[in-house]
Amino acid sequence: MPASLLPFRIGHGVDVHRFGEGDHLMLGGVRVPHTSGFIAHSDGDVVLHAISDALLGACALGDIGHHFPDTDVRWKGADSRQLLAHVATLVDQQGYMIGNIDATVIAQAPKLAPHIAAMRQSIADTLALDIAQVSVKATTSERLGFTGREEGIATEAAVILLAKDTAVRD
Ligand SMILES: Nc1ccn([C@@H]2O[C@H](COP(=O)(O)O)[C@@H](O)[C@H]2O)c(=O)n1
Ligand SMILES: C[C@@]1(CO)OP(=O)(O)OP(=O)(O)OC[C@H]1O
Repeated sequence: MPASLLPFRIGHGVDVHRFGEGDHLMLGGVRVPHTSGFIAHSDGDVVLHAISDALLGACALGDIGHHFPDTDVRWKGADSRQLLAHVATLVDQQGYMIGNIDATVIAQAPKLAPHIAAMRQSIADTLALDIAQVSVKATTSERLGFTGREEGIATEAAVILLAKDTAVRD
């Protein structure tokens, strides 16, 4: 079957950012107070970067480093919601709509539970989805590894895309 006819496409993305100076983190488009910031070319939003990579991966369109090189001053300090929104237009141009997203943030700190609902809503708003299509979860790594040592945060994301011309509409 030609790729253009695939009824579903699955994508997976991973991103990591190291902590540096600062007093907040951008996670899922939400400002989360913290004792560190992220070292990054953009705002360092690992959640939105992992989701962007999952969407690009589902379409076999490369990764965000390819679309938004960290050598390009246009992305210096960029709001990652802007990058994610652009990725969504690429998905649309490929003939697909987003079915659902599931992201897991791996962070020893800060405590993310109070921010999860706002992250889901922010992602849904950026992608014009219903919040029920967007899952964000958090886990520690039980103090193991670089996340456990609080050197940074990682996120993994999975997405499924549905071909627009075969999607069931009500
Ligand atoms: N940064 C984090 C990490 C985890 N949580 C929540 O704590 C619960 C227990 O986490 P485990 O590492 O033991 O799986 C879990 O419900 C997480 O949602 C958090 O809020 N912030
Ligand atoms: C988002 C981009 C672009 O500003 O930079 P960073 O914020 O450093 O993020 P990363 O996930 O390392 O790679 C993608 C980049 O090119």
